Amino acid sequence: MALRDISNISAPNRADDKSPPRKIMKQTRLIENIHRNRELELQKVLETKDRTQQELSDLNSELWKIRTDLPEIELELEKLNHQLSELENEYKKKENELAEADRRFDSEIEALKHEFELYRQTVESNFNQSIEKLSQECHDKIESSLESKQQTFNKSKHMLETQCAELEQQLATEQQNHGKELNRLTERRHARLEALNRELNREIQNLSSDKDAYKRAIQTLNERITQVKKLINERETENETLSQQIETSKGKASVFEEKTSDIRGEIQLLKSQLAERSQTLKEKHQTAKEYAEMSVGFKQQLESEELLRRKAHNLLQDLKGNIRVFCRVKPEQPENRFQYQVFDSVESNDGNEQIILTEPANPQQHSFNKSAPKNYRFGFDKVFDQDSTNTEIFDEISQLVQSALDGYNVCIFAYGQTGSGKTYTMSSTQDGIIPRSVGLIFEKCRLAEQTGWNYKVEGQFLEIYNENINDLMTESYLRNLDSVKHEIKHDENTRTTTITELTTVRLTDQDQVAHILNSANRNRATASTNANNRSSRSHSVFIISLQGFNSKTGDTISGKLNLIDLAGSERISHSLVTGDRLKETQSINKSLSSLGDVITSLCNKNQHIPYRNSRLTYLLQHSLGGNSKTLMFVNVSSKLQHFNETLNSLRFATKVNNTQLK
Ligand SMILES: Nc1ncnc2c1ncn2[C@@H]1O[C@H](COP(=O)(O)OP(=O)(O)OP(=O)(O)O)[C@@H](O)[C@H]1O
Repeated sequence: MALRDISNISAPNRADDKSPPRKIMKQTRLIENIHRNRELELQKVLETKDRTQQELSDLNSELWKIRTDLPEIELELEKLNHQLSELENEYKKKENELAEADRRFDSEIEALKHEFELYRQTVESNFNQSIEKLSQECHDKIESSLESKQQTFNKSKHMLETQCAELEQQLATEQQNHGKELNRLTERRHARLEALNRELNREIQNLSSDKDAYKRAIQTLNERITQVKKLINERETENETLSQQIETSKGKASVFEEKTSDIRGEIQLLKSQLAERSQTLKEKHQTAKEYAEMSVGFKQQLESEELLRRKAHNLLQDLKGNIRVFCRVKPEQPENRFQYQVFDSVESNDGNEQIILTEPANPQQHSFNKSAPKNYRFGFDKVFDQDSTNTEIFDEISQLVQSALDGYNVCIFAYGQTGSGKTYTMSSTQDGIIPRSVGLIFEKCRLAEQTGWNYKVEGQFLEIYNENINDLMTESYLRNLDSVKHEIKHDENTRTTTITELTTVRLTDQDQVAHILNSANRNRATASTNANNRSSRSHSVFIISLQGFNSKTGDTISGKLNLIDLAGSERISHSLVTGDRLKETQSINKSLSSLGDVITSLCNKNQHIPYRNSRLTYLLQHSLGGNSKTLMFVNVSSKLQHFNETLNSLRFATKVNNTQLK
């Protein structure tokens, strides 16, 4: 009934009646610009600071790594030095050994050469001597033998010749006398000559056998010489092998030397690297120091900027109005759509954005009776046409999330008939207002840590059905449904609200929230029946409590972000429903009209604000009014058959909008 009352208040058609004075609008834009610039600057400062801190931490970690590596490198270097000195010692030892071996070898070679030379000389001289002696002896022997034989022969010959001559004389003399004797003598002489010849031949034969013996002796000597030469050759081969060994040792020594010089080079390189690193380290130390000093300056600047930002942000929100209304049109098929137009604030020329609905023609009306189609104009802080996305929506409301972090209570409502896109706007698990708000809160919390702020972020999720509260976060939702009584308790001193036996969960990330939303959806779908769809016929409230503490200044902050998906606002004729469905319809109407009344009373600054008229307004008592911020989304459908419901929704929203402008 009450909803109907509110809806019946017609929207003023003149934009000027509801526009704020131009001066304020101008100031608002100016402050908005300043605020935007400030935020950009702050963002830049924060980014620079982040970068600086990142670099600082990188440098620190590098420094730490180098520091931790340094003893290891030094140890390694020491080890290498030790190894090097060992190698050097070994090398020296080897060198000494080698030199010693060389010396030994040289002296051995010398001794051998000397020995050999002596031996060779001795052998040679012995040999020469013996050869000479033998030759001499032989020669002498032969000579003397030949001489004596010759003498003997000559003597004999002479004697024989004399005898022969004598005999020949005798013969000649006695030839005549002794013919026979002559022949005998001649024969004797021949025989004697033959005997002498034989003897001579024997003698010659003996001499030649002597000569053979000498020849054999000479051959033996030659063989001995060959053996000695062979020995000399062997010694020389040995000498060569030894020389080769010396060469190999020298080669090894040079390889060893090369290796040593390589190691030395490596050590030199390591030393220069170490020096370079130490230099870089020093420079990085210096840079880190400079960054740290800069960081302190940045921090101080940041803190004062943060204070300024908060003031500017709140001033901007106040100027924008503590109660704002945004309209969102759900996309529909063109053939099934009524006509409407959207104008932005520049086109509408009154600072507001407008939506103009054209009444569809009544097919039953006679053509001669037809009047011009009627237009309905509504102005809101923002109108999102059907092609708008959840991201665009969130960009517009993200500043309210910042207000909650700054310690203000914020309510964001989604109002509209069933199926008009409230849940899509509020709870789409990826980009709905609820998950995106949580994401942004965590992002902002991380940034606020730079200025010493630490936030505790907690969440509660409840449903108000038939004026009963149900816990949407408990696993016993279905068991407890409409049976467990949750009491709302207010502490007027601290202006805080608690709900008894309601699950409170510490929020950690966007995924967790998506999980909470999905499981609540499943539970509500299970609890639904044909006659009653829980999610359409009840309000859901996602409460995010933010408790901030600044460890530097000791300041505390307490803010609340209430995200409310209202029950479908469509009118159901009381005459068409009975029993539970009637009760349900009545309680929805009551709570929605109470919400309208509370907002109206707050804007009219009435003495009495009728919070107690519904559980929803009672629950949100401390989040509506005062310096709280309220944003209402009116979700509408452009379907032909929903024209009247859309008109009603826009009228209700206009009432809220107009009230706050007063
Ligand atoms: N802007 C949009 N773009 C695309 N699809 C949309 C949009 N708004 C709503 N929808 C779709 O329309 C259907 C109904 O939307 P939704 O459930 O959000 O409506 P509702 O107002 O929350 O309804 P209820 O009161 O039953 O909860 C859903 O399938 C949703 O995905």
